[in-house]
Amino acid sequence: MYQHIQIPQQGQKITANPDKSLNVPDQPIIPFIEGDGVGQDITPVMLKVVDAAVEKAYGGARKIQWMEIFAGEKATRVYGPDVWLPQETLDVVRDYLVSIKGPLTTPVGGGIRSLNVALRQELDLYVCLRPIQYFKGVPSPLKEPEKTNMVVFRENSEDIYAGIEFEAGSEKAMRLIQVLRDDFGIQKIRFPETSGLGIKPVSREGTERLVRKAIQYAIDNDKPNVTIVHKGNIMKFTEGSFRDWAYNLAMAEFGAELIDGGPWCKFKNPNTGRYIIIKDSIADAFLQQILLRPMEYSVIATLNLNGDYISDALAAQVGGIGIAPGANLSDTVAMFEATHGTAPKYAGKDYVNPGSEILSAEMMLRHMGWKEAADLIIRSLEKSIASKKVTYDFARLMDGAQQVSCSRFGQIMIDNM
Ligand SMILES: NC(=O)C1=CN([C@@H]2O[C@H](COP(=O)(O)OP(=O)(O)OC[C@H]3O[C@@H](n4cnc5c(N)ncnc54)[C@H](OP(=O)(O)O)[C@@H]3O)[C@@H](O)[C@H]2O)C=CC1
Ligand SMILES: O=C(O)CCC(=O)C(=O)O
Ligand SMILES: [Mg+2]
Repeated sequence: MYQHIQIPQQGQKITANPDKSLNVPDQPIIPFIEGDGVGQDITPVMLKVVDAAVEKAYGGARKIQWMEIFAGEKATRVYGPDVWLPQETLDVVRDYLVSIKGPLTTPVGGGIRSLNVALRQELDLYVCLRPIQYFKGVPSPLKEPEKTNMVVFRENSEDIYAGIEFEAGSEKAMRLIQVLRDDFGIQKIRFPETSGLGIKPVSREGTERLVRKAIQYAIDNDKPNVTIVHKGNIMKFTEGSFRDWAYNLAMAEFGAELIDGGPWCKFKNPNTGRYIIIKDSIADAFLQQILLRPMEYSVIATLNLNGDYISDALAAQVGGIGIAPGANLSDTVAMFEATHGTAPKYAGKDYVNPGSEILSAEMMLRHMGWKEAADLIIRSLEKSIASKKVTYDFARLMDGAQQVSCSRFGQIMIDNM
């Protein structure tokens, strides 16, 4: 049926009901992409840890049937030199609803555009969900890292990340500059002959669907506030509009009322009766606030590029991107992936922390309703960190730690289940 994807002999697809809830069989087929760089190290460890957690939690009554699909460098080896993102990979991710991927390389400057972004755009995975949670014992540059507890909702389909760019000196860049000068009276492109141009699309629909999810998350998880992070003072009609559309949505759809004349507003969580405050912060100030007063922030709704920066910065506060999970979500399709990239200098060395991808899988299990297996992963991670047998990233900052390899850390987690 597929050119290079082998469908497991056993297992069934996860399907969705009209209300978008999932039907998860006891042996769901879950597609995975190994990933480039350290993907070869962390993905096999993630698979083993998840299998062990599922086995332990359900005593054989449930089992994931993994199905390898291809993207990135491995796809070029399997499908041919120029096939970085096969159509059947996209089809499978869309069709099987729940999947997980390792990191994929994007060259800087020239070369292919991001496959990660392509996957998000092609499948309209418009929410990038990145929870930031502190695990006791993890070394952190902060004195009180446990005060950082946030969930980032990063818009995943628009913004400068859309990749609409024109290279300096190219015919298209020159034509666009001409149009800007002649038709729009723009005189302030400082060096027109040598300017590259990027377009930053930000829409009301795109903003609203992201902010709606963030506010709903705050309601469902009893969070005290949602902060809209933007640089709307400078980029008025993209990031500024993002802020305004977000506030308007909170008022129109959630009944929020202005606090002291606004723009902050608040509404009562219908589940708990407690107020949820909707506020905003300009991105540069926000980056210092999260270090100095992290407790004032719980759910973050932001644009694509801000969310990229913020999620790595917040990850650092609780131990780094070795332990930073995430998910790309549409209303039905969910693709889980670590926050970090391919860390090329460590590729194939069985060295890095598999924690981010394991925690991404933990999010996946929770998304599937397999809470017991997800809980086991969290508990074994906590126990493993407490034992101080950890990968290099933690070992170099922890007193009395024993440094272990990527695969060894996975085994320690399994032993601790
Ligand atoms: N979703 C995706 O697939 C993503 C892909 N990328 C791509 O990855 C490539 C490399 O990007 P780069 O900027 O180097 O960022 P990376 O996130 O790959 O790595 C940056 C640094 O973060 C630390 N790090 C990353 N992963 C781990 C881990 N699992 N355990 C411990 N430490 C880790 C390492 O720090 P140290 O050096 O201190 O040990 C590493 O050098 C690029 O092509 C980029 O486009 C980037 C982000 C996301
Ligand atoms: O696509 C890439 O290569 C980088 C993406 C990234 O940094 C992210 O999504 O956090
Ligand atoms: Mg990033």
